[in-house]
Amino acid sequence: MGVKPTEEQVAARDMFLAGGELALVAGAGTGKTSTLVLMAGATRKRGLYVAFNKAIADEARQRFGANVDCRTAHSLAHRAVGRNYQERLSRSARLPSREAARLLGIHRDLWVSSRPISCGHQARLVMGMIRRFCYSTDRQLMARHLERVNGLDLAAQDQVARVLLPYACRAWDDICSPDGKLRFEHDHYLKMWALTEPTLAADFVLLDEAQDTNPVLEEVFLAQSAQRVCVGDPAQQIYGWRNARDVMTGFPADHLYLTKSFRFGPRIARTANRWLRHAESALQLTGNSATDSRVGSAVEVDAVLCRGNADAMQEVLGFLERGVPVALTGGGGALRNIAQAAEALKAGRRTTHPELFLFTSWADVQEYAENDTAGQDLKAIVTLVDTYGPDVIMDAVDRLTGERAAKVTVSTAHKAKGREWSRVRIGDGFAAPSVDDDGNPRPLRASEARLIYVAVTRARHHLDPTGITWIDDYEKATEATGDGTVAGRPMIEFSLTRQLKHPSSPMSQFLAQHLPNSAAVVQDYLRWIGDLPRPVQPLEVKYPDWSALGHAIDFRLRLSLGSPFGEPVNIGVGTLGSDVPFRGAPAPPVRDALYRAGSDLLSVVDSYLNGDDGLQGEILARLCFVAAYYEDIYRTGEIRRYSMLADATPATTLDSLLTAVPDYAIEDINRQLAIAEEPFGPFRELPATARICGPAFLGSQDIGGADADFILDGLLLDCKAAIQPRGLGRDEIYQLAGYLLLDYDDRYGIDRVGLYLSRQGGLVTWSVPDFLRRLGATGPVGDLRRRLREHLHHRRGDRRAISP
Ligand SMILES: Nc1ncnc2c1ncn2[C@@H]1O[C@H](COP(=O)(O)OP(=O)(O)OP(=O)(O)O)[C@@H](O)[C@H]1O
Repeated sequence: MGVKPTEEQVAARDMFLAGGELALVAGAGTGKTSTLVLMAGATRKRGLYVAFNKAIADEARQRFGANVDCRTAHSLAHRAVGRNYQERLSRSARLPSREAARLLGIHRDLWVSSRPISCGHQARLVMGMIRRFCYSTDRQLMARHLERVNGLDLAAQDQVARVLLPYACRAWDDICSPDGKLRFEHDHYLKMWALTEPTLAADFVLLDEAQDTNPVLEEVFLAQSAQRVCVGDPAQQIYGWRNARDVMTGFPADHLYLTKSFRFGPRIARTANRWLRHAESALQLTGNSATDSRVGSAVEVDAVLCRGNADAMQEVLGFLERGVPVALTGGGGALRNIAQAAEALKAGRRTTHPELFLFTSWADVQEYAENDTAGQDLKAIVTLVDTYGPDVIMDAVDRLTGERAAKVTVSTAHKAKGREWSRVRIGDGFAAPSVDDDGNPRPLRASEARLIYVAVTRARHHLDPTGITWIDDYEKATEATGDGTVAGRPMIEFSLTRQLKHPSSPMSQFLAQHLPNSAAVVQDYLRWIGDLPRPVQPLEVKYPDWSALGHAIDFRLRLSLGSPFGEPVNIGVGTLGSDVPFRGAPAPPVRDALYRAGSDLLSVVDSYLNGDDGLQGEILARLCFVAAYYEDIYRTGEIRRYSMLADATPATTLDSLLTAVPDYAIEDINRQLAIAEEPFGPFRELPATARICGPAFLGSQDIGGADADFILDGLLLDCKAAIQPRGLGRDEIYQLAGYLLLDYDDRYGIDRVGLYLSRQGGLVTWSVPDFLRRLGATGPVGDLRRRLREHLHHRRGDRRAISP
């Protein structure tokens, strides 16, 4: 390193030399590669640097010493596995999809919702399933690997997925065979390599851009016994692309920070920091005082960064009108394809565009986009075409200039990642959050703030923030509600889990202050779940109702312990029997029918628990699944669009609801119950008084409720039906801590706390003293309970004092 390393860079090197694993959080422009070179240059051990792409690996090779092998994940996989397929790779010209269909044995159009999917398109969807499988850590192909098919409702997509799954399995067999015939891609051997659970030949492994890691690589990296270092910037995670995942945040090791940016001066750093705060990042950057940087409107810029294609097109048209040579990052090919497809549909012709092939007219696309909740990409396409028209778009694309010759480059923020320009303007497409019924701004989403953080940190000397000046008003408005309310509602009235989503809520503040070390427990938990078996999960359904399944298994476990469903279900049923208005409330006759069905449900469960009725496992699973939708009314205050109760009629009965429970749900609940047999067996032996389901705490009434799952002989247990238990963390740990402390009067004698992972059959527990010690508790449990009670009473008093 030619320059003097900063203290943070030296600290990273020293920790590395001491043999520690670490997550190096490196803000934009903070000299990430220089730091890795500094670390690796201080040892003679053999290292492996895993780069994001080939260009970065090639450049790194010039900078690292001879002890470090610089590779991409694909090149590692190629050396190990891919070269056996070299012959297939090199002759892997695009295989026409009709030919792929023939090889797969797809001979007939598939009709769904009165639309035909041709053999060629079916083959394309099958190869798409393979692609999604290859970007996952799944061990087998499943229905949900089918990508979204625009133009079909959820049930129809499910049907397509079911039909195509066997073909996808056949396709994967072909791909894995050395003399297979289907197109062979680089991601295929990457997946095959990962399935061999490889050991990387190195004493230490440096994983770059770890905030955006392919899940396949993540799994390989995490399984290594070599010293592991991951580096990147979680605040720059903006791609859900290829299921990319953030390895850094939950990485069980010390986290060190690089905060001095060499790219820009203090003014741009200040703007970046503002967005980092909204992105919920703890990172704050210091600018380089040697670099002059300005923030303010600029007459001329080198780049304009936009939110999406539609506002990028508006910028391009503006420059063309003024005769300024303009480039678009990534070129105009994708826009041209959209415009051509739209033109065809408008003229009543079909198109082969992968997002639009099922539609027969442009009006059809517009209607689908309008009524569809998940199709954000499709909405963006419709806005673009409807705003400018296909002709204008194609004409603009024809008049684009290459980046070298252009005077200005227009880019989406996504495509600007990893790049920098001297003068950057932020375009108008980044809209301020909308306001709610009371005129309060809805919260700015952290993912949106991350995108804007990436955009503003592309500027070296001059940042023109014209498109995002609304942040001033937003901050003023949210400061005004910084008195402990969200959208006019005091946060103290939120339930425990909802409070934990807001760092400034009374529960979050108390826990952060008195049990500051949640990361230590999370790390302990992550270490522990490393050896769990793969999750039980529905394989043949594209859109399982995860929320209902999660609650249903909780209910099923309660029944197995001899307990009823609990208050929230009763309240859900009671709400239907009342006149209280709520969102999605059905017409009175339907409401009556649902109320009767719900009351019957509760009576059936009561007689079962009294031993009057010996119900079979299948019926019990159905009852639990239906109960989950009644409980959902209590949790959300509405009947949601996808609730099975939303389809009710005046003729609905408990029997008709039970019959409508899908087979996959019964199977899933029963499989989870089967793996709970061993861990839950001992709990069933406990005397009834030691088995408490759905306990209510004295402190629950000081907030808007806190519904724990179980207390079993002093063990407070929360049941989680997560597929990816790595996704659990601080909130779940604080949830346990919250329940523990809300038991003000020690009514339940809680002496252990834990999580039960129902899809893996895993039970992780801590004794209360150990749990509190790891959390860095500021006092013994009795003391904390007393202080929490005072804190909540004080906050309630504050509310009363300011309420009229
Ligand atoms: N301690 C330092 N003092 C002065 N300049 C430094 C220091 N560390 C790094 N730099 C400079 O910062 C610039 C970026 O460094 P580097 O190439 O290591 O970053 P990178 O890996 O491209 O990623 P990023 O810039 O996003 O952190 C380079 O010009 C480098 O010389």
